Amino acid sequence: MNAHAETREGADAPFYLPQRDEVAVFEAAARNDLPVLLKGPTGCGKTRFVTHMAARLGRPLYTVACHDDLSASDLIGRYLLKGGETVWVDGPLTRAVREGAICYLDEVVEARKDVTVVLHPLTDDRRILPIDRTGEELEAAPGFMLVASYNPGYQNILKTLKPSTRQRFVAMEFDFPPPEQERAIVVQESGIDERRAALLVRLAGKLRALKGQDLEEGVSTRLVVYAATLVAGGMDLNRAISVAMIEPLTDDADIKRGLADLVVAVLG
Ligand SMILES: Nc1ncnc2c1ncn2[C@@H]1O[C@H](COP(=O)(O)OP(=O)(O)OP(=O)(O)O)[C@@H](O)[C@H]1O
Repeated sequence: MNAHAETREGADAPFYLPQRDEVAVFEAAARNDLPVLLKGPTGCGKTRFVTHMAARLGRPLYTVACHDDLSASDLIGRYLLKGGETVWVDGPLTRAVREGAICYLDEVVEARKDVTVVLHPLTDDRRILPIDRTGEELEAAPGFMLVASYNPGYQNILKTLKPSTRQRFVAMEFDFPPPEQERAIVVQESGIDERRAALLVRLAGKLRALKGQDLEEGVSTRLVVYAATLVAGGMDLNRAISVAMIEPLTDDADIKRGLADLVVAVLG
């Protein structure tokens, strides 16, 4: 089970550079007990945003990376054998409901269908979590908030949320930051100089223009930060671009050659 909890109360909020009014929208949703859905490509800042907001609001955060094996019990909890006794162990969603925390379901479309059913009574004004196994019906503690994200891109054409699920969330669309902001993020995250950050960001823009033709998904801000981190640590610029911004995008030798040509054109 791929879940971890972090209690961030009192902790400094991690760096997040806002793109639009997402901070205000999230705060308004939090004030009014509304669940939030973040849509956008991989590595564009959704998780960082949620971590930042949890710290800002002083609420603990439970993050669950959803996958196609994730079941309702992984979220809610299960009976486990401990020292010869059977004990109930809360899952991350139940813990968040009890503690008034934020529960963040990353890539929620990957989760099995029985998971979305669990979310329904939690995401309307009932705010309850029925736990069939224990017979409990938990009322969400003040502060509980459900946040989910998904990537509506190419590979998810067949995987999407049912209207009855998606129409329970306030939703915001995220995308890669505009060049100037992405440069600031890359500098901040990696410690690289402005000039080379600008170069990497310009290259990322060119690579993103190939999305849909040659590439399934444009290069993420995460990968640009990786490349910059390697360069800041002393790696040759071309090598860092190759391992962090080209190889992760495709396995196709022809496409890779095309991308390498693009790099030469951008770097001059
Ligand atoms: N607005 C931003 N402010 C600060 N850092 C950002 C921002 N956008 C992107 N980043 C950087 O990009 C990295 C990847 O972002 P993040 O992990 O939030 O992606 P994501 O959208 O949640 O991706 P996934 O859907 O794959 O989980 C972050 O670790 C951070 O370095």
